[in-house]
Order: sequence, then C-alpha cells, then structure tokens
Amino acid sequence: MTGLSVVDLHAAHGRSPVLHGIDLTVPDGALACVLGPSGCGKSTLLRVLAGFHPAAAGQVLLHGRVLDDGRSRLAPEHRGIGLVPQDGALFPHLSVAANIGFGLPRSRRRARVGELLDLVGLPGLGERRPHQLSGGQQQRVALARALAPRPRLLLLDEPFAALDATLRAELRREVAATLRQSGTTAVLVTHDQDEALSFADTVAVLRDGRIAQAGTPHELYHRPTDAAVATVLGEANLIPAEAKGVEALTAFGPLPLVTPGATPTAALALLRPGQLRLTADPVDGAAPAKVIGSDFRGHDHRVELRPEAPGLPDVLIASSDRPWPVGSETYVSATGPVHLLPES
Ligand SMILES: Nc1ncnc2c1ncn2[C@@H]1O[C@H](COP(=O)(O)OP(=O)(O)OP(=O)(O)O)[C@@H](O)[C@H]1O
Repeated sequence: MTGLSVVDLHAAHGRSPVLHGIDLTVPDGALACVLGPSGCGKSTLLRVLAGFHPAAAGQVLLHGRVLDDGRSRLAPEHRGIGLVPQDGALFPHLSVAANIGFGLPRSRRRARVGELLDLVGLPGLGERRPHQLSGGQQQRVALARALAPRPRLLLLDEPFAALDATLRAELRREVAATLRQSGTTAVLVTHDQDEALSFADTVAVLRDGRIAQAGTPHELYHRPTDAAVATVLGEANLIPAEAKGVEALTAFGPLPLVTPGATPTAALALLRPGQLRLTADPVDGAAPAKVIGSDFRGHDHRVELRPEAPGLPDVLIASSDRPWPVGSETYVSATGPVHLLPES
C-alpha cells in the first residue's frame, strides 16, 4: 500500500520556481531519503509535505488522501505528519518527559512517554532537562516527541547533521531500527551520501528541483543513470569504454558488464574505488601509475593515482588495504562487473 505519493509537484518561493515536477512514492512503512546538494530544494519539499509551504501545482497524497493539490491544502495540524528538525528544537524549560508528552491527551501521556523513552533507548531520563543531555540524546528525544502522536508520516530534516561522525552513524542506525519497529513511514532529507545509502529503502537524488533518479541504495550506487548521480553517491572513476556483447572494452582490458545489451556502445564505465587493485608488479590488464595522494581512513587507504597509459582519466581513486607512499610507482588494474553510462 502506498503511504506517501507525490505527483508532478511544483513549488516556488515568490516568483522563483524551486521544485519542477517531483514524483515520489514511499510505500507504507518504508524509509525514503531525498539526497541532494545545498540549495536543490530538499527543505522546500519537506515544508510542502508538512503543509508549511504551498504547492504551486501537482499533488501530495498520504494514504490516498489529498493533502495539497495546488488549489486547496490541508492545514499542517490535520495531516498527521511529524517533523524532526535539524537542531531538535526541544523546549529548553520543559523536562524530557514534558517535551515528549507535549500535545498528548493527559490520560495517555504518562504511559506513552514511558513507551517512547524505552523505544529511543532513554529509560529513566524523563525528568532531565534538555541541557542535561548529550547532543545525540537530545536528537533521540526530538524523535520520541515527533513519534508520540503516532504520525502517519515522519519527516526528518538532516537530523544528525550537528553530531560527530561516529555518533551520527550510530544514531542513524538506531533511528532506522526504531522507525522500522514502530512501522512508521518516513522521509529523511540529507546531503550526506553515507546517510542516504545506509538509512533508506529508497533514495531519490534531487538535482535543481528535479528527481534525477530514484531507486534502492544498491541500484543507485551500482547503476546510476548518469555521471552526476554516480558521483553524488560516492567516489567514482569514469573511464572510456565500448560495449561489446557481454563485455566492456577498456584500457584495463575487457571487463564484464553489469547489464549486457541495454547500454550505449560508446560510453563511460563506472569503477568504484574498491574495484581498482594496486600491485607492486604488473598483472594482466594493469596500467602503470604514480601515487599522488594517500589518506588513511581507518578501514582502508584512499589512494589518488596518475595513470601513465592512454584511455584513462588524469586521476584515478583507489581503495587499498595498505599504504602507498606518495611519489611511489604502482600498477593499477580493474575488476568488473562494470556499469556503463552515457558519455555526456
Ligand atoms: N524563504 C525563501 N525565500 C526565497 N527563496 C528561498 C527561500 N527558502 C529557500 N529559498 C531558495 O530556494 C532554493 C531551495 O532552497 P532549499 O532550502 O529548499 O534547499 P535545500 O536543498 O534544503 O538546501 P540546504 O541543504 O542548504 O538546506 C534555494 O535556491 C534557496 O535560495
């Protein structure tokens, strides 16, 4: 069953159009993510969904009910939609329990607040004030507050942006688990590709107010429709290729295709950094390359290379489990399968 359905949605700020025909479907109980750079229209989209900004045209439906069709719109308080803002926006003078229970009927408040404190992993902290909590705990309270009235849709506006990297990854895992446990349909907006790929069932890439591509995180990462989507989702090496049967002919030799047949013949092959292998000695299909940059990232090394072979871009990015000193000579080879993108 469809939870949220956005059909050909247009929105503007004054006379400036910002959203140009957005189509987005989120099944009931699914987690969706809208990923895009600053200024592409993510917050405007969330504000239209929440009812704080009017649609200029198109439709927003929740469980089949029209919320906005460009002519009439349902008031935000009647939509059954919860919002978790970037900074949590808790009431500083109220306890955690009072923040979570704000707006709930008195008779149900106590039990529901207790339930939610357990759900977000903060049992026993109901009497604290927000300033007595860490940033991550405050965001969990904001999530609990948004979930308290059992919204039919939860909107999350870069809710982890202010947290450090480790806490951010941990909290988004917890939040995704909490939303799945409560069966809540949710839309998260972010400019962070790791967040999008790890959080959502469906990712929609928003570019200049248009959905460039939508699909599962796996589809978008491995089968982007163009080079811009490929790079929004993570580092990408794009090398000239020609499709021939089940293979792509490249400067690294023939590599198997992800989807044989349905590709342009002259194209770019997408190779993620993990598909490039570095060796001290030449192997089949390897190109000589000079190491021009190397960063240790804990789980691997990000190695920047200048290949010394025709048919390759000026710079390649590889992932290696061992360090390669800057200035050293190496050999780079590739493993498929590869996905082909149109050349321009
Ligand atoms: N209140 C406003 N009045 C006029 N223009 C606005 C207003 N709010 C946003 N805009 C413009 O609309 C466009 C989309 O802005 P929006 O805030 O939706 O983008 P965003 O993707 O959420 O960006 P960010 O990630 O930086 O928050 C931008 O060009 C922005 O300058």
